[in-house]
Amino acid sequence: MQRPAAGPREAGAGAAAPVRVGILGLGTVGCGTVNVLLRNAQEITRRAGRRIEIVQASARDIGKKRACPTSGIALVPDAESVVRNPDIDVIVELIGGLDPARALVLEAIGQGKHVVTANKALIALHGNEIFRAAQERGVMVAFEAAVAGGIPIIKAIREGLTANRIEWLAGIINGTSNFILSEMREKGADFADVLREAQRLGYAEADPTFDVEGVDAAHKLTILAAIAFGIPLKFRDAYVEGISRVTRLDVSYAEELGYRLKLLGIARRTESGVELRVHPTLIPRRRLIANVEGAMNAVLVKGDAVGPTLFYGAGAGSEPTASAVVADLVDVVRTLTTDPTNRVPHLAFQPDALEDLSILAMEEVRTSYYLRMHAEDRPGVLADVTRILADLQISIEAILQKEPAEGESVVPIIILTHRVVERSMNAAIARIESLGPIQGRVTRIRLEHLHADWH
Ligand SMILES: NC(=O)c1ccc[n+]([C@@H]2O[C@H](COP(=O)([O-])OP(=O)(O)OC[C@H]3O[C@@H](n4cnc5c(N)ncnc54)[C@H](O)[C@@H]3O)[C@@H](O)[C@H]2O)c1
Ligand SMILES: N[C@@H](CCO)C(=O)O
Ligand code: NA
Repeated sequence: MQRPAAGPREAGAGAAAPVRVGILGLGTVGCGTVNVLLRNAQEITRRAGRRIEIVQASARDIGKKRACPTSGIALVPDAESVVRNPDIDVIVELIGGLDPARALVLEAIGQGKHVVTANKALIALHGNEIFRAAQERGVMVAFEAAVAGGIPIIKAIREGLTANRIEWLAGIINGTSNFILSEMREKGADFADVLREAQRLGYAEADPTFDVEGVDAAHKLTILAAIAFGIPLKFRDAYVEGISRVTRLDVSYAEELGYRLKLLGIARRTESGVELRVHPTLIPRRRLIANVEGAMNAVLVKGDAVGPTLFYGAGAGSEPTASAVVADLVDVVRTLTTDPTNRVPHLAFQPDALEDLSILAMEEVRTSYYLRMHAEDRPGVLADVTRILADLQISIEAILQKEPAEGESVVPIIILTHRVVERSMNAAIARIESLGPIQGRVTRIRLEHLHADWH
Protein backbone atom coordinates (compact mmCIF):
# COMPACT_ATOMS: atom_id res chain seq x y z
CA MET A 1 0.00 0.00 0.00
CA GLN A 2 1.37 3.41 -0.96
CA ARG A 3 1.21 6.35 1.37
CA PRO A 4 -0.88 9.26 0.11
CA ALA A 5 1.28 11.96 -1.43
CA ALA A 6 -0.70 14.86 -0.02
CA GLY A 7 -2.35 13.49 3.12
CA PRO A 8 0.27 13.16 5.82
CA ARG A 9 2.17 16.24 4.59
CA GLU A 10 0.04 18.37 6.93
CA ALA A 11 1.22 16.35 9.93
CA GLY A 12 4.53 18.16 9.65
CA ALA A 13 2.84 21.48 8.92
CA GLY A 14 1.73 22.01 12.51
CA ALA A 15 -1.63 21.39 14.10
CA ALA A 16 -2.98 24.85 13.23
CA ALA A 17 -2.34 24.65 9.48
CA PRO A 18 -5.63 24.64 7.59
CA VAL A 19 -6.67 21.66 5.52
CA ARG A 20 -7.00 22.84 1.94
CA VAL A 21 -10.04 21.74 0.02
CA GLY A 22 -10.94 21.98 -3.66
CA ILE A 23 -14.57 21.75 -4.75
CA LEU A 24 -15.66 20.46 -8.13
CA GLY A 25 -19.08 21.91 -8.99
CA LEU A 26 -20.59 24.93 -7.25
CA GLY A 27 -24.29 24.12 -7.71
CA THR A 28 -26.95 23.34 -5.11
CA VAL A 29 -24.78 21.14 -2.87
CA GLY A 30 -21.49 22.89 -3.67
CA CYS A 31 -22.85 26.27 -2.59
CA GLY A 32 -24.55 24.72 0.44
CA THR A 33 -21.17 23.35 1.47
CA VAL A 34 -19.50 26.76 1.12
CA ASN A 35 -22.28 28.41 3.12
CA VAL A 36 -22.25 25.86 5.98
CA LEU A 37 -18.46 25.87 6.22
CA LEU A 38 -18.41 29.66 6.40
CA ARG A 39 -21.30 30.05 8.82
CA ASN A 40 -20.15 27.38 11.25
CA ALA A 41 -16.42 27.79 10.72
CA GLN A 42 -15.62 28.23 14.40
CA GLU A 43 -17.57 25.25 15.66
CA ILE A 44 -16.31 23.07 12.84
CA THR A 45 -12.70 24.01 13.58
CA ARG A 46 -13.23 23.25 17.28
CA ARG A 47 -14.50 19.80 16.32
CA ALA A 48 -12.01 19.01 13.55
CA GLY A 49 -8.95 20.45 15.28
CA ARG A 50 -7.95 22.13 12.00
CA ARG A 51 -9.47 24.88 9.91
CA ILE A 52 -11.07 23.61 6.72
CA GLU A 53 -10.44 26.09 3.94
CA ILE A 54 -11.89 25.97 0.46
CA VAL A 55 -9.07 27.33 -1.62
CA GLN A 56 -10.19 26.52 -5.15
CA ALA A 57 -13.36 25.52 -6.96
CA SER A 58 -14.09 24.51 -10.49
CA ALA A 59 -17.10 26.14 -12.02
CA ARG A 60 -18.05 25.86 -15.66
CA ASP A 61 -19.37 29.40 -15.79
CA ILE A 62 -17.08 31.57 -13.65
CA GLY A 63 -19.12 34.75 -14.00
CA LYS A 64 -22.41 33.09 -12.95
CA LYS A 65 -24.36 34.52 -10.00
CA ARG A 66 -24.25 31.93 -7.21
CA ALA A 67 -26.08 31.17 -3.99
CA CYS A 68 -22.84 31.45 -1.99
CA PRO A 69 -19.96 33.90 -1.64
CA THR A 70 -16.88 32.97 -3.63
CA SER A 71 -14.43 35.65 -2.56
CA GLY A 72 -11.33 33.91 -1.26
CA ILE A 73 -11.99 30.88 -3.47
CA ALA A 74 -10.01 30.72 -6.70
CA LEU A 75 -12.54 29.82 -9.40
CA VAL A 76 -11.20 27.96 -12.39
CA PRO A 77 -13.09 26.59 -15.37
CA ASP A 78 -11.50 23.18 -15.53
CA ALA A 79 -11.92 20.62 -12.79
CA GLU A 80 -8.75 18.81 -13.81
CA SER A 81 -6.55 21.67 -12.60
CA VAL A 82 -8.16 21.55 -9.14
CA VAL A 83 -7.57 17.82 -8.91
CA ARG A 84 -3.93 18.29 -9.89
CA ASN A 85 -3.31 21.31 -7.64
CA PRO A 86 -0.49 20.19 -5.32
CA ASP A 87 -1.67 22.62 -2.63
CA ILE A 88 -4.99 20.83 -2.21
CA ASP A 89 -5.40 17.97 0.27
CA VAL A 90 -9.06 17.01 -0.20
CA ILE A 91 -11.27 17.07 -3.29
CA VAL A 92 -15.03 17.45 -2.87
CA GLU A 93 -16.78 16.14 -5.98
CA LEU A 94 -20.21 17.76 -6.43
CA ILE A 95 -20.57 17.71 -10.20
CA GLY A 96 -22.74 14.61 -10.32
CA GLY A 97 -23.07 12.01 -13.09
CA LEU A 98 -20.47 9.50 -14.21
CA ASP A 99 -18.48 11.44 -16.73
CA PRO A 100 -16.20 13.28 -15.98
CA ALA A 101 -16.81 12.60 -12.25
CA ARG A 102 -15.37 9.07 -12.35
CA ALA A 103 -12.16 10.13 -14.10
CA LEU A 104 -11.73 13.13 -11.80
CA VAL A 105 -12.21 11.09 -8.63
CA LEU A 106 -9.77 8.41 -9.82
CA GLU A 107 -7.29 11.13 -10.78
CA ALA A 108 -7.65 12.76 -7.34
CA ILE A 109 -7.00 9.39 -5.69
CA GLY A 110 -4.02 8.86 -7.97
CA GLN A 111 -2.70 12.24 -6.81
CA GLY A 112 -2.95 11.00 -3.20
CA LYS A 113 -5.87 13.27 -2.33
CA HIS A 114 -8.78 12.28 -0.15
CA VAL A 115 -12.22 12.58 -1.76
CA VAL A 116 -15.64 13.52 -0.45
CA THR A 117 -18.55 13.00 -2.83
CA ALA A 118 -22.34 13.22 -2.83
CA ASN A 119 -22.51 11.25 -6.06
CA LYS A 120 -24.56 8.09 -5.48
CA ALA A 121 -24.64 7.17 -9.18
CA LEU A 122 -20.85 7.20 -9.22
CA ILE A 123 -20.49 5.13 -6.03
CA ALA A 124 -23.22 2.64 -6.97
CA LEU A 125 -21.77 1.99 -10.43
CA HIS A 126 -18.04 2.50 -9.95
CA GLY A 127 -17.58 2.28 -6.19
CA ASN A 128 -15.87 -1.13 -6.32
CA GLU A 129 -13.19 0.30 -8.61
CA ILE A 130 -12.93 3.60 -6.73
CA PHE A 131 -12.57 2.01 -3.28
CA ARG A 132 -9.97 -0.44 -4.59
CA ALA A 133 -7.94 2.47 -5.97
CA ALA A 134 -8.36 4.44 -2.73
CA GLN A 135 -7.28 1.52 -0.63
CA GLU A 136 -4.16 0.98 -2.72
CA ARG A 137 -3.29 4.66 -2.44
CA GLY A 138 -4.15 4.88 1.27
CA VAL A 139 -6.71 7.66 0.88
CA MET A 140 -10.31 8.02 1.99
CA VAL A 141 -13.39 8.36 -0.19
CA ALA A 142 -16.29 9.55 1.96
CA PHE A 143 -19.85 9.51 0.66
CA GLU A 144 -22.32 10.22 3.49
CA ALA A 145 -24.16 12.80 1.35
CA ALA A 146 -24.78 10.19 -1.34
CA VAL A 147 -27.48 8.39 0.67
CA ALA A 148 -30.45 10.10 2.32
CA GLY A 149 -28.78 13.52 2.18
CA GLY A 150 -28.35 14.91 5.67
CA ILE A 151 -29.31 11.75 7.58
CA PRO A 152 -26.08 10.20 8.88
CA ILE A 153 -27.19 6.77 7.71
CA ILE A 154 -23.83 5.61 6.36
CA LYS A 155 -22.20 6.45 9.67
CA ALA A 156 -25.04 4.82 11.62
CA ILE A 157 -24.89 1.51 9.74
CA ARG A 158 -21.15 1.41 9.26
CA GLU A 159 -20.21 2.38 12.80
CA GLY A 160 -23.17 2.67 15.15
CA LEU A 161 -24.68 -0.71 14.23
CA THR A 162 -21.41 -2.54 13.72
CA ALA A 163 -22.22 -5.14 16.40
CA ASN A 164 -25.27 -6.35 14.51
CA ARG A 165 -26.05 -8.83 11.83
CA ILE A 166 -28.26 -6.58 9.74
CA GLU A 167 -31.26 -8.54 8.51
CA TRP A 168 -33.04 -6.01 6.35
CA LEU A 169 -33.50 -2.36 5.68
CA ALA A 170 -36.25 -0.43 3.96
CA GLY A 171 -36.09 3.23 3.12
CA ILE A 172 -37.74 6.22 1.59
CA ILE A 173 -34.58 7.39 -0.07
CA ASN A 174 -35.71 9.58 -2.93
CA GLY A 175 -36.99 12.94 -1.73
CA THR A 176 -38.38 13.94 -5.11
CA SER A 177 -40.61 10.85 -5.42
CA ASN A 178 -41.80 11.14 -1.85
CA PHE A 179 -42.59 14.81 -2.40
CA ILE A 180 -44.59 13.94 -5.53
CA LEU A 181 -46.54 11.14 -3.80
CA SER A 182 -47.29 13.37 -0.80
CA GLU A 183 -48.53 16.27 -2.91
CA MET A 184 -50.65 13.94 -5.08
CA ARG A 185 -52.29 12.42 -2.01
CA GLU A 186 -52.73 15.55 0.11
CA LYS A 187 -53.56 18.12 -2.54
CA GLY A 188 -54.65 16.01 -5.49
CA ALA A 189 -51.83 17.74 -7.34
CA ASP A 190 -50.76 16.81 -10.82
CA PHE A 191 -47.60 14.68 -11.25
CA ALA A 192 -45.89 17.02 -13.74
CA ASP A 193 -46.58 20.16 -11.66
CA VAL A 194 -45.15 18.64 -8.50
CA LEU A 195 -42.07 17.39 -10.33
CA ARG A 196 -41.44 20.93 -11.61
CA GLU A 197 -41.72 22.22 -8.04
CA ALA A 198 -39.23 19.58 -6.80
CA GLN A 199 -36.83 20.72 -9.51
CA ARG A 200 -37.27 24.36 -8.48
CA LEU A 201 -36.51 23.46 -4.87
CA GLY A 202 -33.26 21.72 -5.87
CA TYR A 203 -34.34 18.18 -4.89
CA ALA A 204 -34.38 16.57 -8.32
CA GLU A 205 -31.44 15.07 -10.16
CA ALA A 206 -30.09 16.76 -13.29
CA ASP A 207 -32.11 14.11 -15.15
CA PRO A 208 -35.33 13.81 -13.10
CA THR A 209 -36.23 10.49 -14.73
CA PHE A 210 -33.62 9.08 -12.34
CA ASP A 211 -35.87 10.23 -9.48
CA VAL A 212 -39.27 9.20 -10.80
CA GLU A 213 -38.16 5.91 -12.34
CA GLY A 214 -36.52 4.66 -9.14
CA VAL A 215 -32.94 4.79 -10.44
CA ASP A 216 -31.69 7.28 -7.85
CA ALA A 217 -33.26 5.25 -5.04
CA ALA A 218 -31.63 2.11 -6.47
CA HIS A 219 -28.23 3.82 -6.49
CA LYS A 220 -28.66 4.59 -2.79
CA LEU A 221 -30.09 1.18 -1.95
CA THR A 222 -27.10 -0.48 -3.64
CA ILE A 223 -24.80 1.47 -1.33
CA LEU A 224 -26.87 0.71 1.79
CA ALA A 225 -26.99 -3.02 1.01
CA ALA A 226 -23.23 -3.14 0.51
CA ILE A 227 -22.44 -1.57 3.88
CA ALA A 228 -25.23 -3.43 5.68
CA PHE A 229 -24.40 -6.95 4.44
CA GLY A 230 -20.72 -6.69 3.48
CA ILE A 231 -21.28 -7.33 -0.23
CA PRO A 232 -19.81 -5.56 -3.27
CA LEU A 233 -21.86 -2.81 -4.94
CA LYS A 234 -24.31 -4.55 -7.28
CA PHE A 235 -26.44 -1.86 -8.85
CA ARG A 236 -26.95 -3.81 -12.08
CA ASP A 237 -28.68 -6.64 -10.18
CA ALA A 238 -31.21 -4.38 -8.45
CA TYR A 239 -34.88 -4.47 -9.44
CA VAL A 240 -35.92 -0.91 -10.27
CA GLU A 241 -39.44 0.43 -10.71
CA GLY A 242 -40.43 4.06 -10.13
CA ILE A 243 -43.60 6.03 -9.49
CA SER A 244 -44.35 7.29 -12.98
CA ARG A 245 -47.28 4.88 -13.44
CA VAL A 246 -48.83 5.45 -10.01
CA THR A 247 -52.39 6.78 -10.23
CA ARG A 248 -54.34 8.87 -7.73
CA LEU A 249 -57.03 6.18 -7.83
CA ASP A 250 -54.72 3.57 -6.32
CA VAL A 251 -53.39 6.04 -3.77
CA SER A 252 -56.95 6.66 -2.52
CA TYR A 253 -58.12 3.00 -2.63
CA ALA A 254 -55.04 2.03 -0.66
CA GLU A 255 -55.84 4.73 1.91
CA GLU A 256 -59.34 3.29 2.31
CA LEU A 257 -57.76 -0.06 3.11
CA GLY A 258 -55.40 1.47 5.71
CA TYR A 259 -52.25 1.56 3.57
CA ARG A 260 -50.02 4.34 2.27
CA LEU A 261 -48.10 4.28 -0.97
CA LYS A 262 -44.36 4.98 -0.79
CA LEU A 263 -41.42 4.43 -3.11
CA LEU A 264 -39.37 2.05 -0.98
CA GLY A 265 -35.89 0.67 -1.40
CA ILE A 266 -35.72 -2.74 0.25
CA ALA A 267 -32.60 -4.81 0.92
CA ARG A 268 -33.10 -8.08 2.75
CA ARG A 269 -31.13 -11.23 3.36
CA THR A 270 -33.01 -14.45 2.70
CA GLU A 271 -31.82 -18.02 2.64
CA SER A 272 -31.82 -18.06 -1.15
CA GLY A 273 -30.13 -14.69 -1.74
CA VAL A 274 -30.30 -10.97 -1.15
CA GLU A 275 -33.38 -8.98 -2.14
CA LEU A 276 -32.43 -5.64 -3.68
CA ARG A 277 -35.51 -3.90 -4.96
CA VAL A 278 -37.00 -0.46 -5.47
CA HIS A 279 -40.69 -0.15 -6.26
CA PRO A 280 -43.87 1.62 -5.17
CA THR A 281 -44.92 -0.19 -2.00
CA LEU A 282 -48.02 -0.11 0.17
CA ILE A 283 -47.26 -0.06 3.87
CA PRO A 284 -49.64 0.05 6.84
CA ARG A 285 -50.52 3.67 7.58
CA ARG A 286 -49.85 3.20 11.28
CA ARG A 287 -46.12 2.59 10.70
CA LEU A 288 -43.96 5.61 11.55
CA ILE A 289 -42.26 5.40 8.16
CA ALA A 290 -45.63 5.61 6.39
CA ASN A 291 -45.96 9.13 7.76
CA VAL A 292 -42.76 10.50 6.28
CA GLU A 293 -43.91 13.22 3.91
CA GLY A 294 -42.52 15.68 1.37
CA ALA A 295 -38.81 15.55 0.56
CA MET A 296 -38.03 13.96 3.90
CA ASN A 297 -36.30 10.56 3.91
CA ALA A 298 -36.38 7.73 6.43
CA VAL A 299 -34.54 4.44 6.64
CA LEU A 300 -35.64 1.50 8.78
CA VAL A 301 -32.76 -0.79 9.65
CA LYS A 302 -33.32 -4.10 11.42
CA GLY A 303 -30.31 -5.40 13.32
CA ASP A 304 -30.43 -8.71 15.19
CA ALA A 305 -29.20 -7.17 18.45
CA VAL A 306 -30.66 -3.68 18.37
CA GLY A 307 -34.00 -4.57 16.72
CA PRO A 308 -35.63 -2.11 14.35
CA THR A 309 -34.15 1.40 14.20
CA LEU A 310 -35.51 4.34 12.22
CA PHE A 311 -33.46 7.23 10.86
CA TYR A 312 -35.35 10.29 9.67
CA GLY A 313 -34.38 13.64 8.20
CA ALA A 314 -33.98 15.78 5.12
CA GLY A 315 -32.91 13.62 2.20
CA ALA A 316 -32.31 16.39 -0.28
CA GLY A 317 -31.68 20.10 -0.58
CA SER A 318 -28.70 22.39 -0.41
CA GLU A 319 -27.79 22.65 3.29
CA PRO A 320 -29.11 19.27 4.49
CA THR A 321 -26.85 17.62 1.92
CA ALA A 322 -24.02 20.00 2.76
CA SER A 323 -24.39 18.91 6.39
CA ALA A 324 -23.27 15.42 5.32
CA VAL A 325 -20.51 16.71 3.03
CA VAL A 326 -19.03 18.79 5.85
CA ALA A 327 -19.34 15.92 8.34
CA ASP A 328 -17.31 13.79 5.92
CA LEU A 329 -14.74 16.56 5.61
CA VAL A 330 -14.37 16.64 9.39
CA ASP A 331 -14.00 12.84 9.47
CA VAL A 332 -11.31 13.04 6.82
CA VAL A 333 -9.47 15.79 8.69
CA ARG A 334 -9.58 13.88 11.97
CA THR A 335 -8.04 10.76 10.46
CA LEU A 336 -5.53 12.34 8.08
CA THR A 337 -2.61 11.00 10.03
CA THR A 338 -4.18 7.67 10.96
CA ASP A 339 -2.62 4.56 9.46
CA PRO A 340 -4.97 3.83 6.51
CA THR A 341 -5.43 0.23 7.67
CA ASN A 342 -6.94 1.53 10.92
CA ARG A 343 -9.61 3.67 9.28
CA VAL A 344 -13.24 2.59 9.04
CA PRO A 345 -13.42 0.52 5.83
CA HIS A 346 -15.26 2.18 2.93
CA LEU A 347 -17.92 -0.54 2.80
CA ALA A 348 -17.97 -1.16 6.58
CA PHE A 349 -16.38 -4.62 6.21
CA GLN A 350 -12.69 -5.16 5.56
CA PRO A 351 -12.20 -5.17 1.76
CA ASP A 352 -10.93 -8.75 1.72
CA ALA A 353 -13.91 -9.87 3.84
CA LEU A 354 -16.67 -8.84 1.41
CA GLU A 355 -18.94 -11.75 0.44
CA ASP A 356 -20.21 -11.95 -3.12
CA LEU A 357 -23.77 -12.97 -2.20
CA SER A 358 -26.15 -13.35 -5.13
CA ILE A 359 -29.07 -10.98 -5.63
CA LEU A 360 -32.48 -12.58 -6.08
CA ALA A 361 -34.28 -12.01 -9.37
CA MET A 362 -37.59 -10.19 -8.74
CA GLU A 363 -39.48 -13.33 -9.84
CA GLU A 364 -38.03 -15.12 -6.80
CA VAL A 365 -39.01 -12.45 -4.27
CA ARG A 366 -41.90 -13.14 -1.90
CA THR A 367 -44.19 -10.26 -1.07
CA SER A 368 -47.87 -9.41 -0.62
CA TYR A 369 -49.85 -7.66 -3.33
CA TYR A 370 -52.57 -5.13 -4.02
CA LEU A 371 -54.34 -5.90 -7.29
CA ARG A 372 -56.80 -3.61 -9.04
CA MET A 373 -58.84 -4.80 -11.98
CA HIS A 374 -61.95 -3.70 -13.81
CA ALA A 375 -64.62 -6.29 -14.51
CA GLU A 376 -67.90 -6.32 -16.36
CA ASP A 377 -70.66 -6.37 -13.79
CA ARG A 378 -71.95 -9.92 -14.30
CA PRO A 379 -72.20 -12.98 -12.04
CA GLY A 380 -69.28 -15.35 -11.68
CA VAL A 381 -66.41 -12.98 -12.51
CA LEU A 382 -65.19 -12.67 -8.95
CA ALA A 383 -65.43 -16.47 -8.55
CA ASP A 384 -63.25 -16.93 -11.67
CA VAL A 385 -60.64 -14.51 -10.33
CA THR A 386 -60.50 -16.08 -6.88
CA ARG A 387 -60.27 -19.57 -8.44
CA ILE A 388 -57.20 -18.50 -10.44
CA LEU A 389 -55.58 -17.21 -7.26
CA ALA A 390 -56.47 -20.38 -5.32
CA ASP A 391 -55.09 -22.61 -8.09
CA LEU A 392 -51.74 -20.83 -7.72
CA GLN A 393 -51.81 -21.11 -3.90
CA ILE A 394 -52.30 -17.37 -3.50
CA SER A 395 -54.41 -16.59 -0.47
CA ILE A 396 -56.54 -13.50 -0.25
CA GLU A 397 -56.42 -11.09 2.67
CA ALA A 398 -59.19 -8.71 1.56
CA ILE A 399 -61.46 -7.96 -1.38
CA LEU A 400 -63.07 -4.62 -2.08
CA GLN A 401 -65.62 -4.21 -4.85
CA LYS A 402 -66.40 -0.61 -5.71
CA GLU A 403 -69.53 0.83 -7.29
CA PRO A 404 -69.23 1.39 -11.04
CA ALA A 405 -68.54 5.01 -11.94
CA GLU A 406 -71.57 7.03 -13.09
CA GLY A 407 -72.77 5.73 -16.48
CA GLU A 408 -70.23 2.87 -16.55
CA SER A 409 -70.85 -0.86 -16.43
CA VAL A 410 -67.39 -2.01 -15.24
CA VAL A 411 -66.69 -2.37 -11.54
CA PRO A 412 -63.31 -1.83 -9.96
CA ILE A 413 -62.22 -4.81 -7.83
CA ILE A 414 -59.34 -4.51 -5.38
CA ILE A 415 -57.75 -7.61 -3.90
CA LEU A 416 -55.07 -7.77 -1.21
CA THR A 417 -53.14 -11.03 -1.07
CA HIS A 418 -50.89 -12.72 1.45
CA ARG A 419 -47.24 -13.29 0.63
CA VAL A 420 -46.46 -15.28 -2.49
CA VAL A 421 -43.49 -15.61 -4.79
CA GLU A 422 -43.63 -13.04 -7.61
CA ARG A 423 -43.44 -15.73 -10.32
CA SER A 424 -46.81 -17.12 -9.18
CA MET A 425 -48.31 -13.66 -9.10
CA ASN A 426 -47.11 -12.99 -12.67
CA ALA A 427 -48.85 -16.21 -13.76
CA ALA A 428 -52.04 -15.26 -11.90
CA ILE A 429 -52.14 -11.79 -13.44
CA ALA A 430 -51.66 -13.21 -16.95
CA ARG A 431 -54.58 -15.62 -16.40
CA ILE A 432 -56.84 -12.95 -14.88
CA GLU A 433 -56.12 -10.59 -17.78
CA SER A 434 -57.17 -13.31 -20.24
CA LEU A 435 -60.64 -13.64 -18.68
CA GLY A 436 -63.27 -12.20 -21.03
CA PRO A 437 -65.05 -9.94 -18.52
CA ILE A 438 -61.79 -8.38 -17.26
CA GLN A 439 -61.13 -5.12 -19.06
CA GLY A 440 -57.60 -3.95 -19.72
CA ARG A 441 -54.59 -4.66 -17.52
CA VAL A 442 -54.45 -5.62 -13.86
CA THR A 443 -52.63 -3.04 -11.71
CA ARG A 444 -50.24 -4.65 -9.23
CA ILE A 445 -48.64 -2.86 -6.27
CA ARG A 446 -46.43 -4.76 -3.85
CA LEU A 447 -47.34 -4.54 -0.19
CA GLU A 448 -45.08 -4.97 2.83
CA HIS A 449 -46.05 -4.96 6.49
CA LEU A 450 -42.52 -4.17 7.71
CA HIS A 451 -42.97 -6.19 10.88
CA ALA A 452 -39.97 -6.10 13.19
CA ASP A 453 -39.79 -9.91 12.95
CA TRP A 454 -39.73 -10.01 9.14
CA HIS A 455 -37.38 -12.89 8.33
N1 LIG B 1 -29.43 18.42 -4.68
C1 LIG B 1 -29.58 17.52 -3.70
O1 LIG B 1 -30.50 17.59 -2.88
C2 LIG B 1 -28.60 16.39 -3.59
C3 LIG B 1 -28.65 15.58 -2.45
C4 LIG B 1 -27.74 14.52 -2.31
C5 LIG B 1 -26.81 14.31 -3.30
N2 LIG B 1 -26.80 15.11 -4.40
C6 LIG B 1 -25.75 14.85 -5.38
O2 LIG B 1 -24.84 15.93 -5.34
C7 LIG B 1 -24.24 16.12 -6.61
C8 LIG B 1 -24.46 17.57 -7.04
O3 LIG B 1 -25.83 17.81 -7.12
P1 LIG B 1 -26.43 19.29 -7.18
O4 LIG B 1 -27.86 19.17 -6.84
O5 LIG B 1 -25.58 20.25 -6.44
O6 LIG B 1 -26.30 19.56 -8.75
P2 LIG B 1 -26.23 20.96 -9.48
O7 LIG B 1 -26.60 20.71 -10.91
O8 LIG B 1 -26.97 22.01 -8.73
O9 LIG B 1 -24.68 21.32 -9.40
C9 LIG B 1 -23.70 20.71 -10.17
C10 LIG B 1 -22.70 21.79 -10.57
O10 LIG B 1 -21.59 21.19 -11.23
C11 LIG B 1 -21.25 22.01 -12.33
N3 LIG B 1 -20.54 21.17 -13.30
C12 LIG B 1 -21.05 20.27 -14.16
N4 LIG B 1 -20.06 19.71 -14.87
C13 LIG B 1 -18.92 20.26 -14.44
C14 LIG B 1 -17.56 20.08 -14.77
N5 LIG B 1 -17.18 19.22 -15.73
N6 LIG B 1 -16.65 20.79 -14.10
C15 LIG B 1 -17.03 21.67 -13.13
N7 LIG B 1 -18.29 21.88 -12.77
C16 LIG B 1 -19.22 21.19 -13.43
C17 LIG B 1 -22.57 22.55 -12.85
O11 LIG B 1 -22.36 23.70 -13.62
C18 LIG B 1 -23.30 22.82 -11.54
O12 LIG B 1 -23.01 24.11 -11.05
C19 LIG B 1 -24.89 15.08 -7.52
O13 LIG B 1 -24.09 13.92 -7.53
C20 LIG B 1 -26.20 14.79 -6.82
O14 LIG B 1 -26.70 13.51 -7.13
C21 LIG B 1 -27.65 16.14 -4.56
N1 LIG C 1 -32.66 13.71 -6.25
C1 LIG C 1 -32.39 13.20 -4.95
C2 LIG C 1 -31.47 14.12 -4.21
C3 LIG C 1 -30.97 13.55 -2.92
O1 LIG C 1 -30.12 12.49 -3.13
C4 LIG C 1 -33.70 13.04 -4.20
O2 LIG C 1 -34.72 13.55 -4.67
O3 LIG C 1 -33.72 12.36 -3.20
NA1 NA D 1 -26.55 10.63 4.46
